[in-house]
Amino acid sequence: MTKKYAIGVDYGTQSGRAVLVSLEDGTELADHVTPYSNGVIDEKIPESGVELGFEWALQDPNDYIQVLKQSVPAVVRESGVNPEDVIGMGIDFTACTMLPIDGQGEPLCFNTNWRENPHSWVKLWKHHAAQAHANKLNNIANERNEKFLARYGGKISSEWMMAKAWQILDEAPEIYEVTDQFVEAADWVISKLTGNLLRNSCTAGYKAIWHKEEGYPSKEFFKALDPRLEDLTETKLRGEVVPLGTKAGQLTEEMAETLGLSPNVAVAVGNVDAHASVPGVGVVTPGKLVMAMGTSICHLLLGEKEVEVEGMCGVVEDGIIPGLYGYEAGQSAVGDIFEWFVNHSVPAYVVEAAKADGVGLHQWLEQKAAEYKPGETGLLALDWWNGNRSVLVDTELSGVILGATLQTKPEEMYRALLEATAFGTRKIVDAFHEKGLQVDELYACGGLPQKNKLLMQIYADVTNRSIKIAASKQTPALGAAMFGAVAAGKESGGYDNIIEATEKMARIKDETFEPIPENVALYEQLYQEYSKLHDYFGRGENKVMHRLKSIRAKVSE
Ligand SMILES: Nc1ncnc2c1ncn2[C@@H]1O[C@H](COP(=O)(O)OP(=O)(O)O)[C@@H](O)[C@H]1O
Ligand SMILES: O=C(CO)[C@H](O)[C@H](O)COP(=O)(O)O
Repeated sequence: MTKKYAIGVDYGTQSGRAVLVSLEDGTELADHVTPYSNGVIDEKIPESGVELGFEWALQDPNDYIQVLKQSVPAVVRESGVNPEDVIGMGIDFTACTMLPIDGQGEPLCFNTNWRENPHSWVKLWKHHAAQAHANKLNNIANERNEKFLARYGGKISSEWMMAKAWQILDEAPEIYEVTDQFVEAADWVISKLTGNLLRNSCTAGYKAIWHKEEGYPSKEFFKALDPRLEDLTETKLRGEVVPLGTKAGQLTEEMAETLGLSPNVAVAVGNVDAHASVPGVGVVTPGKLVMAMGTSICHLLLGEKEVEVEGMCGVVEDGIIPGLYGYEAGQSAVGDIFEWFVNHSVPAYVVEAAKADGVGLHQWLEQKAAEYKPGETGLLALDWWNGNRSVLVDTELSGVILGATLQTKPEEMYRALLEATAFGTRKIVDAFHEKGLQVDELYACGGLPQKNKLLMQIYADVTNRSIKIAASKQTPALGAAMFGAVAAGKESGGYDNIIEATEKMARIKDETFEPIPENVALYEQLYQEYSKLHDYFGRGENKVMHRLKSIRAKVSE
């Protein structure tokens, strides 16, 4: 049989990337990135310029289609493979990234009647303006002793489907009314590729409170939230929820022609970016925590039992790998914090020095920051620039840098921010480990491990665990392609299941980051201080960060 290939498309926060891989051994023959032309829409809606409120983050679904149109033909061209030998395709997406669609499956924001209404657009995962709705949902769920809360670390996030749908109902009932369905962007893109709208069990499980045996929460629960929501899951969230690796269909004739592929290409149902990375780095057993490190970090762990872990984003049976419980936790900003620092807090002399050295600002700051020992900066930071996803589940928390003096340098602050995110990860590792979910070693993928070695060493030192690094620069896309190979099935040259695909196609680098004992001891002391600060601002009665946010929201109304 001739060699067969699959394409994976990873939809990130700022861009979409396609990769074409060999099914024989996972070799990546070509990759291509398409930045979203409308990027993250957080100030004004394109064209009409309608202003967005505080904590809004939207996207344009047309950008997702452009990724397919540009990146897929590009990888086929660059790889030089015969398009007939591409047999499978899969995608992964940020989540919960959701949109309202009409009865024809078209996004409401494509309709001129609704385009000027911000609620008709895609709500990106990091849209946090539904916090009030999440808070109300959690209070009511607590009062009613809803069983599902335990599966989500005790709190449902404002980033997720129910809070976002409720915000639409409350703030734009006319949009809610004309919405035929609320769908994950992952499922919508698959419907555009295949003509079939199916809900994947990963996004439904982690982001829409769906459970394999129990389904969605009861109608009574939704009625208690708001009588108008009573039928939400039967109406606007209706539809079959199918397991990962399911074949959603084949490319429509029109899509096949646009992409330059055969209409026989099998397309897998959508997946979440971080979750697709787990098989992408070869992890199919418990004990190995996978960190998808980019603008944010998602932490994924497999377990043989279902346990309750403080602040985890969720536990879903078969949610990552069939036969195991998939656990997710996360930090809502990591690379984004470093970007904020580089964009807003670096003085002109640093910009000049980096230019003179011929390196980027991140590299310059990393090199300088690497000259310090743990604790030498005298600084300690809380990594909550975009709230705290785990373990506190509170988007209203904000950042802190403590210990600044007149001598403090930009590279010291940069280092303190790298360290703060590592401490945030340590909280998550400890939360899992203490509940009997072993975390023996770490695996890292995403943009950050490729970009910043100091960061990775700090993570190894702070967690006192070795870190293996993904060989692929596009691990989620590789994982998505692997699910594409499973959708294609063995008879077409693909695989029977994801474990088989992982054995053949996943790869990690030879290089690992090992904890340095001297640093581990120093960081242990700093972590104890971080924990005190974390609990002081994040738990209990001290709500200063909430008060600051609410004053800000009132003043800017
Ligand atoms: N050298 C660097 N060190 C640390 N962070 C970096 C560096 N270069 C870029 N970043 C950050 O990496 C993030 C992008 O990560 P990446 O994995 O490429 O994207 P995404 O999260 O969209 O998948 C941005 O937030 C950016 O600020
Ligand atoms: O919540 C998520 C997954 O469950 C988001 O998809 C994720 O946090 C965004 O990922 P990235 O940092 O790669 O853009």
